[in-house]
Amino acid sequence: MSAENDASNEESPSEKKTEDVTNPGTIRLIPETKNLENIKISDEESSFYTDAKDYWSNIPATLDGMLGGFGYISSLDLNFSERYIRDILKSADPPQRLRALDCGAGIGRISKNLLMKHFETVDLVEQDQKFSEEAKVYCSSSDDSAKRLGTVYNVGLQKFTPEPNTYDLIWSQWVLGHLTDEDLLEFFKRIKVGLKETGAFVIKENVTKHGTVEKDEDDSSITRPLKTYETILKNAGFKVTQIVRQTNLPQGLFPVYLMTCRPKKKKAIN
Ligand SMILES: C[S@@+](CC[C@H](N)C(=O)[O-])C[C@H]1O[C@@H](n2cnc3c(N)ncnc32)[C@H](O)[C@@H]1O
Repeated sequence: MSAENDASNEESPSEKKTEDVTNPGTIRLIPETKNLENIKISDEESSFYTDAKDYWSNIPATLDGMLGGFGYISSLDLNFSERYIRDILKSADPPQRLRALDCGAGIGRISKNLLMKHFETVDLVEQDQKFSEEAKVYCSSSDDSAKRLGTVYNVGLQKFTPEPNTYDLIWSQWVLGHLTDEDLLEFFKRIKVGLKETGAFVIKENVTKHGTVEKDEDDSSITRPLKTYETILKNAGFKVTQIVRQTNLPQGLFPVYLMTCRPKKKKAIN
């Protein structure tokens, strides 16, 4: 979770104010927004990935750590997602409730408090080892969630390949800014293969307001415009069936959007 760099405040483009996410009470200046629209870093050991790994290795395995100092918004986030997921499960073409996957799962905040309420088994993918270990503990802290905990994959999403035709729902939140556009496209294609035919892929991400990509040098991530996600999802063969903005978050944060994607159905051959 990051504070936004809100260009609508009419500040000098080279000195936009944003809340310091490590200390939400202060304001820091960040360098001019870089347009990274064409960022292409195909080497997974490039500094874009290693810097992010280093950043997260120094973050505590707590709710506050997961949310960049905004731990207090966890329940607002989860309540909104709860309503969203219920709508998907009530839709005309609902996923089954057997197996879900939580991508960039951190300590399992979403797995335990959202996905495990609806799915029999939940697998997690998380790159940081200490978060992966804490996720196993956190998700086993009640009898009900303990029996729903599946496999915790301790690997980066850029290297993760789900088993084909496995998941009813795949949830990815506040992590995709850690993948380059190129790796994101390949990741989406693999996710599509990992979904069952009636499965749904939900992404929940910060987006920029003004059509540009913004880089956060602290955690080595990028924030993309909504349109970029739509384009990459379509190129990966997904149909975006719903896009909703989360409305109940405090001001000063990036806009947060949820998107539901379904695999495009193959045309029947006569
Ligand atoms: C902002 S936290 C969000 C965690 C969780 N999705 C939540 O909302 O509570 C970002 C998480 O993404 C993980 N992460 C960063 N880069 C990753 C990558 N390339 N692959 C998988 N996970 C990654 C971090 O270790 C961290 O746990």
